[in-house]
Amino acid sequence: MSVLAYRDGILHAESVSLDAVAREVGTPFYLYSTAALEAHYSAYAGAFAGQDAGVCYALKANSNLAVVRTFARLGAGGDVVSVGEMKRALAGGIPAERIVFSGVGKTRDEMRQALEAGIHQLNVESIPELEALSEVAASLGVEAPVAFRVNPDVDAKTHAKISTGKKENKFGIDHDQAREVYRRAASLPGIKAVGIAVHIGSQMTDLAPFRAAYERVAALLHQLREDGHDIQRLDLGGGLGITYKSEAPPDLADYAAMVRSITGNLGCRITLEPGRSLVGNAGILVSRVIYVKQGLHRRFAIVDAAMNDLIRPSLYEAYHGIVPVAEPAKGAALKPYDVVGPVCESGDTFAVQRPLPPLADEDLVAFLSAGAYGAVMASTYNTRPLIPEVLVNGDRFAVIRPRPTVEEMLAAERIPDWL
Ligand SMILES: Cc1ncc(COP(=O)(O)O)c(C=O)c1O
Ligand SMILES: N[C@@H](CCCC[NH3+])C(=O)O
Repeated sequence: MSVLAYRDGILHAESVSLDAVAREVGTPFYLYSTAALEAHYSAYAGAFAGQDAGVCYALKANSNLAVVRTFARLGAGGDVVSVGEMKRALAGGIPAERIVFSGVGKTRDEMRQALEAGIHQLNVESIPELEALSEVAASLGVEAPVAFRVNPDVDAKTHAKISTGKKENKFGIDHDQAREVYRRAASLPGIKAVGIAVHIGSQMTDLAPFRAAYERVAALLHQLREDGHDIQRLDLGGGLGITYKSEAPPDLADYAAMVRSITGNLGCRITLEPGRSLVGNAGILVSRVIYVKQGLHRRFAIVDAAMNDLIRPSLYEAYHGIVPVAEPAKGAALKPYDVVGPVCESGDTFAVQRPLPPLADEDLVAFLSAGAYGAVMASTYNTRPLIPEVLVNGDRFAVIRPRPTVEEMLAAERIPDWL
């Protein structure tokens, strides 16, 4: 899965000029490539084609409606973590029977709406949540199809803030409590335990932790079946990591072969919940240099995107490639830049001492690999409106979410009449 490539400011595999989009929507903006989204989805689905497996796209990575629709048209299911995401999945055309509802703190109201919609599965993460679901389902007179998310205590070898499968993490049911929890589930009305779910972290670039987690789950499956539970589904959580800089994620074919080697003879329907790997390298953030400030100690490129638009560098020290949109002059030497946004925090820094071709005021730059956990994690800090999201398809582009005006933002707030 390659990073979107540029020639003369033109997206490779698509033929829309970034200058033209920038002129129409203003900067900064997110831009997603239909061709890349489709290629990434097809690669994932294709790798698992011979197995009884389904891809439920993790909407948390990018829940833009046009992105969801693109995957829905290819037959994807959805993995959602809030009723808001469930409504997005449905609005984007993912049928309820292909939606899995994950998350550590689903409210009763969310459970009710999910059951009323008739979704495929709820992944439950604690006994109190199980009891609440039992009450809600019984009150509706339905049986909730449940997978318990098990915490296998496996180190995902990824950033601590996105590691979820160690015993000290808030996620899932402790592996050693699992049999007891399934026993409890069997005694409750409105609950049908149909599966086991696991997800140990994101941006994983090694197969070993996946394998360790899946082997634990497979062993648990045997125990649960011995205990008399009719488990037919395994939800294997999020997908592979991607290349931001020089990471070399495993081949999808190797990942699929590993999954088959562990689960192939278990007679289970497999669910995969990839997010980042489907959208990360299908999107960029385009920004304009406001000023180049040459200090005594550092050279800063101050751009009009900021940490509120793309928080990954300040939150996880994450690396994003940065490329000028225009072809640099031939033979121009690279110079080190600190690429920063206009927000009033020193953490509003995208790159430190990054070697880049010479930049000038007004230049467009693209932040690469920004399709996942970019727009969805944006905020309006410093009263900066959420930025537009644009979908490119061949030589067409469409603004999926326009930039609100500050006046619209202000109109959404009320000053009480006693002030
Ligand atoms: C339960 C669950 N499923 C799927 C995902 C998507 O993961 P990724 O974007 O790494 O594929 C996540 C996020 O880490 C998650 O928490
Ligand atoms: N937000 C994280 C990923 C979190 C995955 C959600 N479970 C990132 O940008 O890398």
